[in-house]
Amino acid sequence: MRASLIQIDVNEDESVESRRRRVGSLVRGQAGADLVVLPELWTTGAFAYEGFDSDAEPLDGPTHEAMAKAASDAGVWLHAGSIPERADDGTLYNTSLVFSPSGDLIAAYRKIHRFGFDKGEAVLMGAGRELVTVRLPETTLGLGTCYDLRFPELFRGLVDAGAETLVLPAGWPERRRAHWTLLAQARAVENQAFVLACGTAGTHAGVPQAGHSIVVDPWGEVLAEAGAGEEILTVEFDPGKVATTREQFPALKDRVLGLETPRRQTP
Ligand SMILES: NC(=O)CCC(=O)C(=O)O
Repeated sequence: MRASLIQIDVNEDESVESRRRRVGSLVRGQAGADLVVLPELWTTGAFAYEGFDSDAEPLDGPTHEAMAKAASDAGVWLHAGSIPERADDGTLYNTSLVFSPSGDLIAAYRKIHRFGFDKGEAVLMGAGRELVTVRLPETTLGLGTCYDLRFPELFRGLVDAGAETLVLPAGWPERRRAHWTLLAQARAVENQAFVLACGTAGTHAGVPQAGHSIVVDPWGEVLAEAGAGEEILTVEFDPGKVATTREQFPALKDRVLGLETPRRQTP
């Protein structure tokens, strides 16, 4: 299976419309890949909070239109990263879109863990509640977005739902790049799954981005890693390695569920 992760430079010198056109061309250039992955909030910038409202769009908005066409022109499965979605009731969500090679929207995942603590995304956007998997001919994708990477229970839930390839669009900052690499490998090892994590390059809202998109196999080996700038990271991998790893080293079968909570010690 061939996957291309398009690590987009997201900066304020380029308008959202022109970036959308440019990214459409980049996706079209990936004809021949099985799966193309884009980063989180690449239209606006994951840290450009003031743009969340002004750039928000409905699920069937301009990014949907451009990416559906790009997926069908290229004939690829396209994880189109995420958009600031405005739902019918006005709530904003950080929503990832997955298109089939015929350009149909197959899945939408609303980011569950919002970043920012008491500001930014955490207050401007609503939280998703649903785990989302997508069956491709070669593998089953499990979807997460950026900050979700820090919450292992989400990915374990996806594995329980059949995920073999965990796909994570992100806008991860340079400042915490060490966490990005470490956590991507940890999620791969503990879930015996592929991790395809696609970040952004450049600087937006004053936040330098880490880049370093990464593909990790179920044994924790890094199959490919991007540099800091805009780059298309292409990797060939064998989805069958998930089943063989889980058979040969069946740690997932040794999970112990339903542990008792500790009783409070009385002095
Ligand atoms: N956009 C994000 O979710 C940023 C996450 C982040 O910076 C971190 O987890 O660290």
